[in-house]
Amino acid sequence: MMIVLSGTIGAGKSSLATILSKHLGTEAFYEQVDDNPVLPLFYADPKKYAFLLQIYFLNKRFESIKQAMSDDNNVLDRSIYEDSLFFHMNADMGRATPQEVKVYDELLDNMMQELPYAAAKKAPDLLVHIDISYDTMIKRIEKRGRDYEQPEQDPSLVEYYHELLGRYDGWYDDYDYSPKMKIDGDKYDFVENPDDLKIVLAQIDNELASRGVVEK
Ligand SMILES: Nc1ncnc2c1ncn2[C@@H]1O[C@H](COP(=O)(O)OP(=O)(O)OP(=O)(O)O)[C@@H](O)[C@H]1O
Ligand SMILES: Nc1nc(=O)c2ncn([C@H]3C[C@H](O)[C@@H](CO)O3)c2[nH]1
Repeated sequence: MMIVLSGTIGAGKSSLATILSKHLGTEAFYEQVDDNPVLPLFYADPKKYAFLLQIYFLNKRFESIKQAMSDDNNVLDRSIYEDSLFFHMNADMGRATPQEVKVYDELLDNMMQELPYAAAKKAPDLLVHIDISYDTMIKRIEKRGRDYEQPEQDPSLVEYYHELLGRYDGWYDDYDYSPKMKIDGDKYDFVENPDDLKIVLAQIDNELASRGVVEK
């Protein structure tokens, strides 16, 4: 069983990946952020580093998908499909050239075809999308406190985050690689409220059961 979490910056993917993997007795695979050397460079100069950052994420994401595939049951804290959403948005903002987009799209396509499970199973068993509002997103980004993500330091991030959230709505609606479900990340504080956590875990359990997904 492979469960993949999705959602905008600060939605709670890493937090839920930890909780869910414990609940299901599986392993969690995390997006590397604090030891990502390109991320601070990107936030300081997006135009210069958007393409490099994207290649960095693609490489790391691919590595963790391959690792996750070697285990039968696991939870991934972001999907490879969202990287593409980020990159196309940045390209539309003039931070990557059409040539870079073409190279990235073709490389992604090529790499997906090389996944060891490509022939049998190309997608996760379930995508769990954590939906949050702009206000919640900003609160969480502030709570976590990564300097380069703070709109106080860089006011242009306000527009960047609004655009990202808007694109996520359409992205989720169009996503059809696997079964999917939404968690209301504004309503349920699954990090600090045990009652909310119970509700969220029950929602995921029900979805897995109704889809007949069982641990292998
Ligand atoms: N449902 C929640 N209720 C309260 N706090 C939360 C919730 N989800 C996440 N948080 C807090 O918000 C911050 C961001 O959460 P987390 O790192 O899990 O998000 P993420 O989606 O993995 O972010 P990113 O995409 O940037 O890696 C953390 O400080 C976390 O404790
Ligand atoms: N440009 C860009 N492309 C990606 O594919 C991508 N994936 C994640 N991120 C940024 C968002 C958070 O700051 C931080 C943690 O999610 O990394 C990305 N940024």
